[in-house]
Amino acid sequence: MNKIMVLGAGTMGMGIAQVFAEAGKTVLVRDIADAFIQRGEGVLKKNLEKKVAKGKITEEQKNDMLSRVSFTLELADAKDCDLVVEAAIEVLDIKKGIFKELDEICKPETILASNTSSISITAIAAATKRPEKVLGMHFFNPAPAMKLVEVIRGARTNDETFQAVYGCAKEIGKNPVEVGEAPGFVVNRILFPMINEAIIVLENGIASKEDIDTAMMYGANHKMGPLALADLVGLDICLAIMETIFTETGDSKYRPALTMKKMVRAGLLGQKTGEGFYKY
Ligand SMILES: CC(=O)CC(=O)SCCNC(=O)CCNC(=O)[C@H](O)C(C)(C)COP(=O)(O)OP(=O)(O)OC[C@H]1O[C@@H](n2cnc3c(N)ncnc32)[C@H](O)[C@@H]1OP(=O)(O)O
Ligand SMILES: NC(=O)C1=CN([C@@H]2O[C@H](COP(=O)(O)OP(=O)(O)OC[C@H]3O[C@@H](n4cnc5c(N)ncnc54)[C@H](O)[C@@H]3O)[C@@H](O)[C@H]2O)C=CC1
Repeated sequence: MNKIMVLGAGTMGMGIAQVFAEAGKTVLVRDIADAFIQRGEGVLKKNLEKKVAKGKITEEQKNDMLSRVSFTLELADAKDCDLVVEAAIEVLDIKKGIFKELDEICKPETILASNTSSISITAIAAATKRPEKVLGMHFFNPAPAMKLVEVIRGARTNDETFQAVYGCAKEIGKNPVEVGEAPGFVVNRILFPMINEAIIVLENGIASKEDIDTAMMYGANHKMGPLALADLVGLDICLAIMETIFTETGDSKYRPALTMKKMVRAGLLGQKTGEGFYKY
């Protein structure tokens, strides 16, 4: 797989584009407005410049990577891509609309992957006439630094598609794991109830946000505390994950914390909006 389209120039889309570019692939990033593309392109340049400054890559390698990443507003440009990785917003109907269009645009052999955090791959695939070529390729944030990719089979994903993406994840330097479809898959099913619980601990006045984060960093050896991690992921994504797990299982233990809902309504989404539990 040499030519990859990434849908969404947001937090994940740009990280995923960087990973593919670093692995020598040609990447086309699509977003829906020029402002998002400008922002995404700026983030990519800054990240690669940091790597040059740290001596991890040369100026020449940076320029080579940048020359292989281009941007477009047209979904129709997916027509000659071998793999599409969708990293648009975490809303089932939006994802279904995107996959339906992609199915009409892409060549028959193109694999359509979603980076969804929790949504059913089977439901997304059902919007296409090629459900056997649809699966989850779930990267973790920040994608260039995190080694895991969950490769998720929908009910109708075939083995050839699964093996191609599993192999591709290895080729780009990640550690893939095979995951069967379930709300939240593996990591998020375990991680987000923990983040949700941290928010409830804060709501209950048991400790301050700083002390909750310090407790989990030094008491459980986590790299970041759960509230800082929620800010990194985005409160809107955290809420979407908890709502999917809660709705799909019907189990009240997954009910999203009210504070999380309130913060999303107020636009306090974390790092991407400049304020969440902390200010940025
Ligand atoms: C929501 C979902 O569906 C699933 C998810 O993603 S859940 C969230 C999963 N992510 C986590 O749990 C992240 C936990 N935090 C961490 O691992 C670390 O704190 C961190 C990687 C974010 C930062 O690590 P750190 O050691 O404190 O900082 P730093 O030394 O600056 O960064 C380490 C590396 O990550 C890279 N990095 C950090 N932030 C980055 C970013 N936003 N974009 C690209 N690369 C980044 C750095 O460039 C650095 O790379 P090198 O080793 O090549 O120099
Ligand atoms: N934030 C995180 O930590 C992680 C998020 N994810 C998943 O990745 C996806 C993207 O999340 P983020 O990057 O955090 O969101 P984000 O909000 O940072 O970026 C989403 C981008 O998609 C664009 N977009 C919206 N509709 C589009 C369309 N039809 N075509 C192309 N682009 C479109 C938006 O304009 C925006 O730039 C979601 O499904 C999320 O659940 C997965 C792993 C980690």
